[in-house]
Amino acid sequence: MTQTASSTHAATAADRPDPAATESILPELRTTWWETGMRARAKAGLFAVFAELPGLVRAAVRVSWRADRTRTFVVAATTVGAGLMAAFGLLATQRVLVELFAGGPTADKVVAALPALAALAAATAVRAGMATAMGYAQNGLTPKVDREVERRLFEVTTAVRLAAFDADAFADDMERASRGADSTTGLVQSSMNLLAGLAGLLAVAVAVVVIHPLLLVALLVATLPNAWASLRAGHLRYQTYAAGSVRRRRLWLLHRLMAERDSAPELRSYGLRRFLLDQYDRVMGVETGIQLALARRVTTTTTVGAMITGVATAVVYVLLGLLLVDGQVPLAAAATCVVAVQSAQRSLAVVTYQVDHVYTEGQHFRDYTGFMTRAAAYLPQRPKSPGATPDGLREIAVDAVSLCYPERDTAAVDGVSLTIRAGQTVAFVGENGSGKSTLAAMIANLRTPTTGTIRWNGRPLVDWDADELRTRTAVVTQEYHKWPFTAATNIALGDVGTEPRRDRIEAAAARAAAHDMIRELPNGYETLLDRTFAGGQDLSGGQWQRITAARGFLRDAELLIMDEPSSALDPRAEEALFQAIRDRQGRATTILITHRLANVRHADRIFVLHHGRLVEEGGHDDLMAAAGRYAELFSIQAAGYDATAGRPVRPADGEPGADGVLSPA
Ligand SMILES: Nc1ncnc2c1ncn2[C@@H]1O[C@H](COP(=O)(O)OP(=O)(O)OP(=O)(O)O)[C@@H](O)[C@H]1O
Repeated sequence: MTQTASSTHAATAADRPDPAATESILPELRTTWWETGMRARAKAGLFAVFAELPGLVRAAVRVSWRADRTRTFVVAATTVGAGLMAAFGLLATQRVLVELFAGGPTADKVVAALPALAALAAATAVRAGMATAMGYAQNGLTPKVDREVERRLFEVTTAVRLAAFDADAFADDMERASRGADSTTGLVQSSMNLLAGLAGLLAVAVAVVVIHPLLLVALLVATLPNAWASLRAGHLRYQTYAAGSVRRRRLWLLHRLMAERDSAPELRSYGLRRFLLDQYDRVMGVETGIQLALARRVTTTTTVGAMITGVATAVVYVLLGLLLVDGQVPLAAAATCVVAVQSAQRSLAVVTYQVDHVYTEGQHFRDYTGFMTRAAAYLPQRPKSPGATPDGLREIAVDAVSLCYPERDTAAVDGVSLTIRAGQTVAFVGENGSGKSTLAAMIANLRTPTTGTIRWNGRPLVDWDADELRTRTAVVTQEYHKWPFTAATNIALGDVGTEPRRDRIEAAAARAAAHDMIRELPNGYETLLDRTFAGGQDLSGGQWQRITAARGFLRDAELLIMDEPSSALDPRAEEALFQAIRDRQGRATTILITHRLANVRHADRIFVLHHGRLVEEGGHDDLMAAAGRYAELFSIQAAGYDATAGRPVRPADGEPGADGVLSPA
């Protein structure tokens, strides 16, 4: 009862946080000048944007053509054919009316109208047949085109360098590109419908001109305001959409945070329900406001268009009446003209609707093509000559390497030079944020240094074949991903290039102390590690870390980089893992990043980073004797294992190191 009361309470307006406070939490949700649209429209005017459309339509048709030539041709031919048949039908209708309004006996008039009636029936039948063929071809074409564009998008998103994900608004662009990918078929189809509509419109225009040229002007006056209003409304809608990317992603995140399993425990333990609902209300408040403003502007625009059209249509009919009274137009022609005006308005409504579609879908498709162009700049550079196949690792040389992340004032890694020889186990040590993972990512060829060079056997990494380098390197990252596959597949992902043999998978699991744990799962190695599927299981943090380490061991790579592989392991698993790492010593090369300094004592060389700079290097004993930063960190940690230990070493004070006394081993 109390709980119900409190949950009801949670939703009351009185509880909502001060908007200004929320604004400070989510400044990106403020309605910015971009969203008010004024400058945005100035930047991308309606007509300027139209200039791009032919190019976009061509690009979309090319995609469709690549996906399925036959179907693309059938859709194009039947759409335009159906449009022509509609125009032909209209001309036949006129002919029928002319015959029926002519003088003479009714029977003769009907007989005279029969050929035109037959033509009308044939045009209608052919049009219906074409529409059926078009629908059939279209149904087969849509999934093929969707697949073509979406696959290309994923080919790019999975290939771009990691730096792309740090680039400004890259994720927003990607979100809009996914929507844009869905627009390809829409763009192709509406472009063809537009062609068909234009054919119909042309037929009406010809029919009207034949009656009286002045009527064509009147017809344009009666139809253009609506066309303008419709295009303008489409433009407004697209701009609102384009400006709402951050908000949509934020909403999507909130949906996930409030509904998904991963966030459920923390949401409850910190009582985040109200906080998140408030965030949701805040985002939706902004969204609703923007949609209402849009609806107001769209309604105003279309109403003005409709009013002008109404007045202009009345003027056309008055003009027609005057011509009729004046004897300049016979009655049959006047009747045909009324039909033609109505047909023209219908045709123009179709054309306008299709232009609006082409425009809107074109804008979305432009997001897709724009993103693909932007992302292409982040694709790994192809070496001028084909990369050489690296020979067995002898030495990695890091030479004056720095990396500065975008929007950061200081370098994450700053002028680091070091050498790692084959067979060595080296450790990168330092406080949080000192640049260890960044340096390791550059050595693993996952990130490119801003300045400086990393060499594999004396040759810069860029000169080697990147795929070959990757197969010789295994990386266990600190922020590992829980892949939603079986335990066996989770380990096999460490070497997707080869047959996932069970004995190799089990051997790798054993080295990471994961074998027994996996065997105890309900389906052993075939247990699906995703609780969101029926029969799926989840693991503890330490159990996941064992699986991740097993993935790294699977290939027994020449170079293994392990970034914080034991942060969640129990002492026994940790010891087993480090034993497996020690087993590589002298045989293969390992870079180890860990804050558990007891585990780096055996390293051949320890590199100490501080604020991105390499401040110390050497073996454990040398570094302890030097009583520098490493000795300080080691002693602080060791003190926790020995209650009798003295205060930690403080090199600044010039106090001696505590090695030996405080050893946690
Ligand atoms: N993608 C990124 N974009 C911007 N800055 C980043 C990014 N990744 C890391 N940084 C910054 O670079 C610096 C070095 O980070 P790095 O992850 O290399 O440190 P670390 O020594 O591995 O830290 P830890 O011990 O906490 O794992 C930090 O100041 C961090 O905030």
